Amino acid sequence: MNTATVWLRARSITIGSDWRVCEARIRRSGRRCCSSSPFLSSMAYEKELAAAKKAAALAARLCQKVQKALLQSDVHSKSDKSPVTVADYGSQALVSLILERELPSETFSLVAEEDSGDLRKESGQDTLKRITELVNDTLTGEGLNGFSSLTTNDVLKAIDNGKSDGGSVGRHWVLDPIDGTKGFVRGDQYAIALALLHDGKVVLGVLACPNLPLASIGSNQTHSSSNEVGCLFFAKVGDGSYMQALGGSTQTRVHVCDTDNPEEASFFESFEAAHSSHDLSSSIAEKLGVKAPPVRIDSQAKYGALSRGDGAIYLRFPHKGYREKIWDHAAGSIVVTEAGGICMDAAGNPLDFSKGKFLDVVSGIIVTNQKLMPSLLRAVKEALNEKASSL
Ligand SMILES: Nc1ncnc2c1ncn2[C@@H]1O[C@H](COP(=O)(O)OS(=O)(=O)O)[C@@H](OP(=O)(O)O)[C@H]1O
Ligand SMILES: [Mg+2]
Ligand SMILES: [Mg+2]
Ligand SMILES: [Mg+2]
Repeated sequence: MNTATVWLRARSITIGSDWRVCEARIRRSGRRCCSSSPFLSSMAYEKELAAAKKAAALAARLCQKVQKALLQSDVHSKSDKSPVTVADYGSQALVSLILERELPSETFSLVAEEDSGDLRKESGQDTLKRITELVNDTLTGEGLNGFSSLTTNDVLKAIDNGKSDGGSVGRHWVLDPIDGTKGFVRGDQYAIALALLHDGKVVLGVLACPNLPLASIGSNQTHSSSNEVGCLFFAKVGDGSYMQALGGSTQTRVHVCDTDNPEEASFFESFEAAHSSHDLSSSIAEKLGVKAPPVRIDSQAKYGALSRGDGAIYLRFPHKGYREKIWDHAAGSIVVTEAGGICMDAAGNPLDFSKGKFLDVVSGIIVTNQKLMPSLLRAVKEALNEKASSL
């Protein structure tokens, strides 16, 4: 865990005239969408959740193996200059294979981050062989003998299953095979994030966080006294959010921190300053009256930690020009909303996962509990106005 060293000064909050608007927006948010969903039966999506947990846990096994022995030759650069490793590809192939096997009756649609383009080039052949070995070793290691030894072509096909565009009709799985690849390469936090969309709404989500301690990484709550790491968070619409140890079976229901006092609230943000403006979140936190320093960790592990009350707020403000993708928020958002939290864009709109692979948001994404959201929205508005007038 990385924390800034500077403590923020508390400051009084101006109560703006948009209080009622904020409350109305919260009522219109994803949480209300969930509770009025036609898919609310607690029996719904049970086999899908079981398959998703199995797939994410197996992918986590593969990633742990690679992170332990990460070789420079395992890390590559994509066309947008972001890193990708053999574990990103291997994790995507495994999840795709497991979902297809566990849910044979589904018309399979998967929207996933990686594609096989670079692996099909001459220069990608050694990497492809290494990925194929990793996938085969992980399946055999788990005694999953239903898969006879996969060929490089099988692996390419499994990766490219993830080429769906998603959308507002039908079922689409959404996968980030390693969210937080930079954290993964650094040896820090990362997550395997898998969600299911049904008619544009997130109906289930699983977050495997192999390096997240079972004990709280926040200031006051303890889930376990051990130093053990590896958490699996999962949620189904209308059914609450749960956490279990990766590889364990005892599940605990989790809830977001319910404080209404910003002075007791700590906030999460991206570890990478290039992914989210640390200056802006510091200004928002100061306006809100948050005293604790930011907790900076990679990936949707932030949503997992927030869902169990390790902190109370997540602020994400990408720099100009960046477009958010659905796989970076789908699983995390349902894990937090089913734990009692709210995810919105910086203008107070619910997140809309129905528009394809991009998640178009106004300015940024903010996540907190129901009590703090109105004042958080006011602080965000004030900070964004200040930033605009200083340009
Ligand atoms: N320029 C820029 N701006 C904003 N966001 C970006 C940017 N570049 C990448 N990404 C996405 O950030 C994902 C990593 O999540 P975080 O930002 O929460 O983690 S981190 O602390 O920055 O590592 C990361 O996810 P992965 O690619 O799956 O690792 C990206 O989807
Ligand atoms: Mg990601
Ligand atoms: Mg990724
Ligand atoms: Mg990436």
